[in-house]
Amino acid sequence: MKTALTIAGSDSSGGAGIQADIKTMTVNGVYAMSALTALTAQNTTGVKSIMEVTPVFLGDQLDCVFTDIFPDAVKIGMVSSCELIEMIAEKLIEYQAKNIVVDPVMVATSGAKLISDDAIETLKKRLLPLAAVLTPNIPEAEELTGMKITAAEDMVAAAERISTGFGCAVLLKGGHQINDANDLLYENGKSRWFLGKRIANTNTHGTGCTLSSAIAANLAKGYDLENAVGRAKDYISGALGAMLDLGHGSGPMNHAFDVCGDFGREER
Ligand SMILES: Nc1ncnc2c1ncn2[C@@H]1O[C@H](COP(=O)(O)OP(=O)(O)OP(=O)(O)O)[C@@H](O)[C@H]1O
Ligand SMILES: Cc1ncc(CO)c(N)n1
Repeated sequence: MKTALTIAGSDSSGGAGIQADIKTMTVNGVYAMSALTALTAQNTTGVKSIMEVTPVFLGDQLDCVFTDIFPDAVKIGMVSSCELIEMIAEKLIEYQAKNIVVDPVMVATSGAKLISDDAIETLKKRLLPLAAVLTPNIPEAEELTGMKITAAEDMVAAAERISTGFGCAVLLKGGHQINDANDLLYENGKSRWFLGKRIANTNTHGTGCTLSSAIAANLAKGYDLENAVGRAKDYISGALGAMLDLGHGSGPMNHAFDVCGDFGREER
């Protein structure tokens, strides 16, 4: 069985963070492992508090995973401090991790800030150059480029700037503002749109975590990046389209394979 590791924060409400990642990886047919960067007390209405793990403890978790069940892909989500980012970069280099998907998580769907300002600089310097693909949403891409993104052409220009600047492929997610739910993949100087129909569902808690974990699961299974993204896009459309409605705010998606599609069928 193929394996994947998520390096991310815990979401007590189960819709985002490592909980979303593990559900997504499992339903997509890979064995999921986790290294926690932080615990968050949050629900569908917001984040109440955050408790970071120490860099040493994060390093221990990564040692335990990499020296035993080596992951075929790694997804990185919420990492809030410079020290934690430095530790991740050091370990990924030491163990020569492959198929690294970086979701540069900065702000939760509810509006809470999940990374410190100085950590954004460390993320750019240390983690982005290790990524096979980076999956920013529009506000995150604006932060990474200093550009204002208000149209599809801006998305192409921003993705190109990030890709050439950091030497990785970029999937720029349009889910937030611009057009339908169209995402742009920029890889080796070429761009390709993945078109998605906007689903009238306000329960989008954890969409970014889910998409990046599905991409990681597909890379672990050996799909090339275009196919990994295409399948992940189908997965998130199914999970959102299942129209689960839980909680008092922006609720989570439904990962049950009988309703969102059986993406791990071949592996069972
Ligand atoms: N209403 C929607 N209908 C269809 N697809 C959507 C919708 N909202 C988001 N998506 C898709 O979900 C994926 C995640 O995109 P999004 O821009 O929401 O990520 P994000 O902002 O990083 O998520 P998060 O809110 O978890 O941080 C993308 O493929 C996007 O196109
Ligand atoms: C732990 C965690 N990671 C990521 C996000 C972004 O959706 C969130 N809300 N919580």
